[in-house]
Amino acid sequence: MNPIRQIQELGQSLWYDNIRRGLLDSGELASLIAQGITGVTSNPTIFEKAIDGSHDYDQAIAQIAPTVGSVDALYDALVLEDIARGADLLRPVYENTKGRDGYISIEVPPTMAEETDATIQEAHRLFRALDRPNIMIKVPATPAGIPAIRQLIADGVNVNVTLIFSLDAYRQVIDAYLKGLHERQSRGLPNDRVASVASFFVSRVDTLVDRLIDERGLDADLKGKAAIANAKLAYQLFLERFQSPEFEALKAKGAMVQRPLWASTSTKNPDYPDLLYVEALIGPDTVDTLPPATVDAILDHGRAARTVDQDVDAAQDVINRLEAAGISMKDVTAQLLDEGVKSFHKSFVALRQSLEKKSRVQHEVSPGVFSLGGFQDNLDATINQLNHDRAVPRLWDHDASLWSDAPEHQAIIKNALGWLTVPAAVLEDVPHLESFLNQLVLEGFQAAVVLGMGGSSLVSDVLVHTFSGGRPRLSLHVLDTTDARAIEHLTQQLPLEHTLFIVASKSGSTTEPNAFYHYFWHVLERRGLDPARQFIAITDPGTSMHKEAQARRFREVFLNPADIGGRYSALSWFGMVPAALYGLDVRQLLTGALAMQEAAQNPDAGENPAARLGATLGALAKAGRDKVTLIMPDPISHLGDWLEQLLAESTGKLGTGLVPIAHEPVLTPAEYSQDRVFVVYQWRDEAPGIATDALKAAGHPVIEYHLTNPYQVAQEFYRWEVATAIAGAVLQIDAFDQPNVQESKDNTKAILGKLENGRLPDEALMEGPKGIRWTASEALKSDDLQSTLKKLYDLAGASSYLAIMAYIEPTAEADHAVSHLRTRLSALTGRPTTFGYGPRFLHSTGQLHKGGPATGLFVQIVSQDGPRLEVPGDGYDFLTLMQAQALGDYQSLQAHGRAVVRILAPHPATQTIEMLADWAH
Ligand SMILES: O=C(CO)[C@@H](O)[C@H](O)[C@H](O)[C@H](O)COP(=O)(O)O
Ligand SMILES: O=C[C@H](O)COP(=O)(O)O
Repeated sequence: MNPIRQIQELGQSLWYDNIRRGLLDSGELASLIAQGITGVTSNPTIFEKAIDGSHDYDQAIAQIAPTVGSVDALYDALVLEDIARGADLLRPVYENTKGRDGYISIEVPPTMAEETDATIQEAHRLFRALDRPNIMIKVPATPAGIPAIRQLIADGVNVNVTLIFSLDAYRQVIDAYLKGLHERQSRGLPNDRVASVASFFVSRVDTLVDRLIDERGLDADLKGKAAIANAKLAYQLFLERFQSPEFEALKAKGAMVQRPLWASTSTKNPDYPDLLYVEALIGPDTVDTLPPATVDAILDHGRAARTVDQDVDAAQDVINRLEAAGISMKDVTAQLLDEGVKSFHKSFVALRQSLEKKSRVQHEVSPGVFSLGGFQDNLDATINQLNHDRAVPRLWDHDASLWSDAPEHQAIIKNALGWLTVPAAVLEDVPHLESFLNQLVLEGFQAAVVLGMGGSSLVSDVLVHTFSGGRPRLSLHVLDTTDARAIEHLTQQLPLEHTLFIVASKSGSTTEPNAFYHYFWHVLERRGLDPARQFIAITDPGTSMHKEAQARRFREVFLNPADIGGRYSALSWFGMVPAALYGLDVRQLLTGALAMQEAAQNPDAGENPAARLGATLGALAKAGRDKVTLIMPDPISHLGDWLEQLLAESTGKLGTGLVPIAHEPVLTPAEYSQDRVFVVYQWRDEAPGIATDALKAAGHPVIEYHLTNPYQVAQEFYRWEVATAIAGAVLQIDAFDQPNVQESKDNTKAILGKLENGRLPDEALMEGPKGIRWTASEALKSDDLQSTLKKLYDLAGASSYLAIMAYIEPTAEADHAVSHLRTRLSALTGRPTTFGYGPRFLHSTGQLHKGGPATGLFVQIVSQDGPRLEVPGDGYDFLTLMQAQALGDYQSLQAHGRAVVRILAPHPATQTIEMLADWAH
């Protein structure tokens, strides 16, 4: 047994009086914990040494500094991360000792040592921000600190009282602790998890007393004795107060003792043994916090023997002799307290100064390369206009008139710009997210499924794909289809008893996530599991889903700010909760986004990396180049799906809009129609997925970005959100509503309301080959499907696009078949093609199809059979739901005069898609 463990056997916990990021990254702290260290203390001097005295934080500072408004916020971000990570490493100790041990301490800034209320507020803020039970907030035992300690204990905040030197101050600290406990008890609150330690400083007493002895020429035999004597008397005081009937009564109700913690335990006088202050103070119910060299010395030659309550009379004798010699312990300890407060203050101020210096390092945001050829003038004119209109400052001022003067739109827009500043808000709550995840992992959760549609789930899909191949904390899945086969497959694939279900719905009333929720809740119930333990929700405050989650006691509800629309919600809880569960470094995602946020505030739209993109897309659309062709390499290819929704749903209205073309099979430059603009992403040093020079030579405008790190995807989310808002301003449309998505949702609900025995009423359909049934817009209808399709394709004109919409199970085979069909259709018509799985695209390009330019030609393919998987309590099954969605959208398209062919395909639908490809010549 190593000496640390031997000391532990005697009732003393050894903590580590040190923290530094390198110790966390290297696993050194974890290894100390494995050797028996059961807690960590920090103080301003420790953080000064860590941050100023090492390069451990330079990268983090470079990342965070440009994104946070102040040095205080930077200090917070750095320090809280270390404390949170330390707490997580110690959490098993905390759990195993039932809250007796396993704590990490963080000190309230010493600038507040003189202010009771400020100390209380700051302690609460830190405790809340860290959101872990094994955190202790350090409050100094100053006159202002004592009442704060009582209040904080009464409020249930764990407190480490620091800078205790005198027995008198220690008495007041114990009083404050006991009073806090009494207050809780009288309020009917439990005391069993309120922890506190009293940090009694040791070696510094000798440093001062020895100096006084020397200065006054007193008996040198008294040297090196005062500190231990003072601490031993403190221990006697501890015994007296915590073995009293007063405490016994509290203990009977679960209260823990406030252990004395020996601090300042390293030997300062090289003539003294290196473990002088450690070995003399070992005994039950104590903690000793040790700096690194002292830990090494203990492991090397530490001796464990109970000493703290030995030779108490001799200790009292030392103090008596000192007092008799004219050394007043009252004066000594008062001076030490004063110096102690000042010294921490000095460290804190020095650290802030050094942070200020280090934070001048700037974060880079790539502006992109714009090769617009003949369209450069269009961009210049648009930028001039935007700058003249003060578009960027007005965006930041939430000035709705940038998009519309209509009162109904102004109302929507004013309540839709919360995404501009959400990254910083989420960043503040990252410790909460982390502790939530850690708890799940502790409980054995292995997987998480996002149940949502469109903006509430696409971001998760991007993250899963972009970060695939890593080692996720929980495997992350996204369910955003009502296809019964897909749902069955997912159900079979999941470790159901270890899966967390995330109902993600801004409005809380969307049909699909509610259906998924009802289905999986029922599946868990049938297995005898407790679904509430396995469900969380992300939604806006006050939605039906919020109420449902409260009523059904979901284990957590993340309330998203109500002023963020679905497609702009990637950097809010909708994206960041799944990201955290997947094990991504959410801080890195958010700080990257924050760097873009700062850059996006540049009022000159031409120099603003996000506004310039929006200006370009808007200007090009007005010049007839509205097909935004996204060339996205792996691993960021799914960003294309997210962008598709953002652009189409935001701008596709009032007969105008950007038409995003994602996942289109690459053509030769000459094959591309003259209504395109290309946005080409290059991944690391791989060649771009398309010959950009040839595109430029063929007269196409090209915008290029280069990503080298998957975490940059968050920066792109932010760039494109601003760009879309600005493009909306250029096109003079409300970029924040989605009337035609709502229209399809309403149509579906109406159809579902008219079901006969849970089934759709019969529809007049024509019989096609191989069991296909079909119909089409009146103007297209002919005797057979093939000629009807031909009529549709013949309508393709100079600015048309062909939209394939497939309500089938999303699979790799289906992707492949669709890709083949798209290639054939491009060759046949020379027109861009789009593709979307239903019902997912309804929440995305669905808006553009109906509200955007009347240039779409539509082919709808619907799986006509499949397993009958009930949606519990809703009166229909998933197949019926999906068919109702397809029919609802078909009706909407018809109502908008769009040309549509509707095909109901037998399983497997890929055969039908292949047949359509064969016919396309
Ligand atoms: O207060 C605690 C623990 O609660 C410690 O971190 C405490 O601040 C340190 O042990 C002392 O500041 C170290 O003092 P010293 O060894 O430099 O005199
Ligand atoms: O893009 C958003 C989808 O339409 C889903 O909406 P929701 O988050 O309100 O459920």
